[in-house]
Amino acid sequence: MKILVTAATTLEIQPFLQYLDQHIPALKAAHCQIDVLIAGIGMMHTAFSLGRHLVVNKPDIAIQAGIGGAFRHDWELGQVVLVKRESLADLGAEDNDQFKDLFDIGLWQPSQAPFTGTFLDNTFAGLPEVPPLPTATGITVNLVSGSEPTIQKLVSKYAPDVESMEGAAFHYACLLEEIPFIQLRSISNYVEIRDKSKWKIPLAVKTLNETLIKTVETLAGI
Ligand SMILES: O=C(O)c1cccc(C(=O)CC[C@H]2O[C@@H](n3cnc4c(=O)[nH]cnc43)[C@H](O)[C@@H]2O)c1
Repeated sequence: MKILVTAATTLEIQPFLQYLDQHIPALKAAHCQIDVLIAGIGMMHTAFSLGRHLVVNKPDIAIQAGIGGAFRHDWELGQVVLVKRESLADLGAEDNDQFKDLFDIGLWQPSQAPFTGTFLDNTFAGLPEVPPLPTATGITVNLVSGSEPTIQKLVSKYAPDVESMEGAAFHYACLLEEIPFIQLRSISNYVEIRDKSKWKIPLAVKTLNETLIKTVETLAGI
């Protein structure tokens, strides 16, 4: 089994990289090869890095592991979720105080490949959900949401659970290349007016990596 693990930054998967250093023999014995791709922050970096990688390396499964913001306050910081659905939530046009995405203004058509309607859904059946995780609807943005009017508009338009800067690009590339995929997001902060003192990045990285290691071990059968 060939697994691609991708993240925006090294920081997010540092504990996993240490785990890999120590467990290469066990993974090799289980005929499991792991490629790691640090793709960079944001959709542009993710799409380019992944596209370039996937031209020459076809994994059996790709995992994106990252931190993200939560709209849902009933999820605790450090909770890891499985993102099943993505939207690009700031690509479009402003019409006075309204945001219209590319479907709204007719530049994209619903269900054009690889969209399901207007969503980038994880349509691969039979993926392992180990350990069992809450599933989430994600939005991906270039501009991290940090004002009440923006948050209200996003909630009423997309009903998102979580926000990242890379998820949609990952879904897009994997869907087009027909590679089964898993997006793991660990909640580092709530989506609210920016207050970095409330963020729990070390906790989110810890729980993200615990889940990532368990997922890889399950896939490898070790
Ligand atoms: O300093 C800031 O204002 C700031 C805002 C968002 C993210 C950061 C980072 O240092 C991490 C970038 C990384 O984290 C993901 N992320 C985490 N929380 C959010 C969020 O609330 N909305 C969108 N993205 C988020 C993102 O995917 C980046 O890869 C600093």
